[in-house]
Amino acid sequence: MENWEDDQSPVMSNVNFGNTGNSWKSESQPNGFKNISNDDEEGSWKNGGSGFGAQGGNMGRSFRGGDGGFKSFNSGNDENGNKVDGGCSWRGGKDGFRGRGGRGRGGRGRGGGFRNSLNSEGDENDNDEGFKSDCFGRGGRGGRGGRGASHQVTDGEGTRHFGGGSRKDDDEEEGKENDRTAGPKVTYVPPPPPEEENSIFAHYATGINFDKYDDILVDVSGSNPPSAIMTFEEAHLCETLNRNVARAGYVKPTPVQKYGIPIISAGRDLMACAQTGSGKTAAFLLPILQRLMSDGAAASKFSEVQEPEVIIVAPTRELINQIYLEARKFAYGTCVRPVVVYGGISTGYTVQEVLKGCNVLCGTPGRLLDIIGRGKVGLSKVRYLVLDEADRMLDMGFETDMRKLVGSPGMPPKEQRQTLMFSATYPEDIQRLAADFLKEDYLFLVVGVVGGACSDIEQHIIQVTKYLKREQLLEMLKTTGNERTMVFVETKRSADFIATFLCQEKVPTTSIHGDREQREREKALSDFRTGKCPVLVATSVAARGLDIEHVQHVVNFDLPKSIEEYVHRIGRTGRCGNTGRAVSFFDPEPDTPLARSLVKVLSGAQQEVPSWLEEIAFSAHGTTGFNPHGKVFASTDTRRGGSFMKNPAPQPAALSNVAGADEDDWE
Ligand SMILES: Nc1ncnc2c1ncn2[C@@H]1O[C@H](COP(=O)(O)OP(=O)(O)OP(=O)(O)O)[C@@H](O)[C@H]1O
Repeated sequence: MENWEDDQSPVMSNVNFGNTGNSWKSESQPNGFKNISNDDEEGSWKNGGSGFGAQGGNMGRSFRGGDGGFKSFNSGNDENGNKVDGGCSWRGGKDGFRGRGGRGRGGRGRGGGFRNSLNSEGDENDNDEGFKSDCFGRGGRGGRGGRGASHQVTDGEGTRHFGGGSRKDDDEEEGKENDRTAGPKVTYVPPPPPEEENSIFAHYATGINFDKYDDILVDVSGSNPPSAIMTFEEAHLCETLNRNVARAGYVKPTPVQKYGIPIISAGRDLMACAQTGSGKTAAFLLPILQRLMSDGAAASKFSEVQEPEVIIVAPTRELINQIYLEARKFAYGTCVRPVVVYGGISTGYTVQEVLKGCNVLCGTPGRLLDIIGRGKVGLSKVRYLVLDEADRMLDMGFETDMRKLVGSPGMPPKEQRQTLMFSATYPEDIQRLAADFLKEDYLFLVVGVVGGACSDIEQHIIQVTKYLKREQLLEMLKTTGNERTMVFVETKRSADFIATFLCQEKVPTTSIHGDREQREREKALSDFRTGKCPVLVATSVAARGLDIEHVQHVVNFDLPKSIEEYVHRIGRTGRCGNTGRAVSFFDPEPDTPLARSLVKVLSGAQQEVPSWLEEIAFSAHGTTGFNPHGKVFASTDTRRGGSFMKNPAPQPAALSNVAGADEDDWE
C-alpha cells in the first residue's frame, strides 16, 4: 500500500458538543429523526400563520428547549464500508457527555424528543459557548467552542474521541478546503454517483420566464468576438453530446451559452458574467467536451500519473461535486472521464479514482493542490483551466492557491492554455486581478449587468432587530409549508442554533456549514433535496452555485457583509426561468453599510425598495461608500474603465440603476 493511502481507523468525532452544560441520558432510538419528521402529528408545523413580511411577535431573548432525548446516531457501515450514522439516537448511557456549562439558562422543555443541551439566553451571538446540535444527523467533528474536557463515547464498535476544547473561528464560513493542514485522517468515502441513466439525466423544468432570457442585453467586449449561436445545433456538438444535451432537457441555449459556447470553441479566453441560475455550467462544459471529443481524448487507466486536459476549480465541496455530476452527465457514453477531488473525503479513495483515468479534473483548491503535490496528476496536457465562481476563487481566500495552481510544475503558461472564468458577480478589483490569469485579448461577456440579481426573484427586505429574528422566521416558515427554504446565517454556530430552534418548533430542518463533517454535509443536502427536511439552515458555504430543485424561498436571517454574497445567496431560488422569493432581515445596526448596494440591487432587478431602506442608504452615503468592503460593482469590462468609464457601453434602461450604475445614479 502506498504511503498516501489513508489508514482505515474508525471515523472520529461523531458527536460534537462544544460545551454543554448538561450531561444527559437517553434511551437509544435507532433511526430517530422522529421528532423532526412530518409524521409527528403533534408537531405539525404547517399551521397557517401570518404572511411574509409580517412583523415578528414578541419572542424576546429566550426560546424553549425541548425535552426529548438528544439525537445522535448509531454507527454502522454503509455499502462503502463507511461508518454511517444510523439515525438520531445516541447510546450514551454510560458515557454521558459532560462539558463545562455555558452561561445562561437551559431551555425549558416541551415534548418533541429533542433535548436542547445548549445553554443560551437566546442570543447566539452573545454566547461564547458553542454547541453542536443534531436534530438533523450528527454533530460535526470535534467539540467547538467549549472549554470542556475531551469526551469519549463508546459505541458498539469501539471508542470514539471528541475533542471538547478546540475552537475554530466561528465568525465566517471558511468556504475553503485546506486539506493540507494537520488534522485527523479522513476516511469518508462518498456514495458512488448514480449509474442509472434516469438519475444521471434527472433535471427540473425550466420556468415560465425562461424565454425572457432572450430579452436580456448582452455585451461582449474585447477584440474580434465570434458570433453568437441561436440554437444548440449551431454549436456543432457531436452526436453523443447532442443526445446528452437533449436528455438533460435543454431545448435552447441560454444567453450565456449562446455567447459563451462559440467564444470557447474559438479558443478564446473568457471572463463571463451572467445572473445566477442561467446556465453558466453548461456554457463551459459543452464546448470543452466537444473539443476533447474531436481530439479523441480518452481516459487511460494504465498510467500512474494522470494528465487531465481540463481542470475545473470551485470554492466549495458541494459545488464542485455538482459540476462534476454535470460533466459526467454531458460526457455520458463518451470516453471522456471526469473525476472530482475535494476535502473531507478519503485521500486514498480520491487518488484511486484519479488513477482510474482522468480527463476532466474537478476540484476544490486545497485537495487539488494536494493531489498535484503527490505527483499523481501531471499538468502538462492541461488546455483548459476553468474557475467557476471566479471572483471568489480570486479573492483573498483563494488567490494564493490559484497562483500556486497556475505556477505548479508543468502547468502550461496562460498563453498556452485557455482560461475561462464564470460568475454572477465581478467586483472591479477582482476583474483587474483576473487579468493576470488570462491572455491579453480575453473576451469579457456580460449578460445583463455585472453583479445584478436575477429579476425572477421577488426580493423583500424586512427591518427587524436581532432579538425578533427567530420569531419572525418561524412565522414565515409556518406559511411556507413543505416548500424548500434556505435560511442563511452568518456563523456556523448560528446555523446550529437556528436549526436546533426550528427542530424544536417542529420544523423539519437540517443544516450545512464548514464545521460539519462531509458525510453530514452531504446528508443534509440530500435531505433537503428530497424534501425530508424542507428547511436548510446554511452559512455562506452554500451561497454559491448550488442548484437545487424546488427552492422557492431564501431567507437571509443575517444579511451578508458583501452585496456579491447577497446576490449569490438569493440566487439559490428563481433559477432557470423559475420564480422564487427572497426575504432578508435587515437589522440596522450591523446592516447599514449594505444599505446602498441593496437599494441598487433591488431597483436594478425592478423590485420595490422600502422607503426606510432608501433613507438608511441615503444617510449612510458618504460614510460607508457604496460597498462595505470598498469594492464596487463594475458596470462592464474594467478595461473600458469599469464603473468610472467616460463612455459606458449602452445599458438597458431598466437596468441602468442596478449595481453596475455609477454610485450617484440612484440619488
Ligand atoms: N439551456 C438550458 N435549458 C434548460 N435548462 C438549462 C439550460 N441551461 C442550464 N439549464 C439548467 O439550469 C439550471 C441552472 O444552471 P447552472 O447551475 O449552470 O446555473 P449558473 O448560471 O451556473 O448559476 P450560479 O450562478 O448560481 O452558479 C441547471 O439545473 C441547469 O441544468
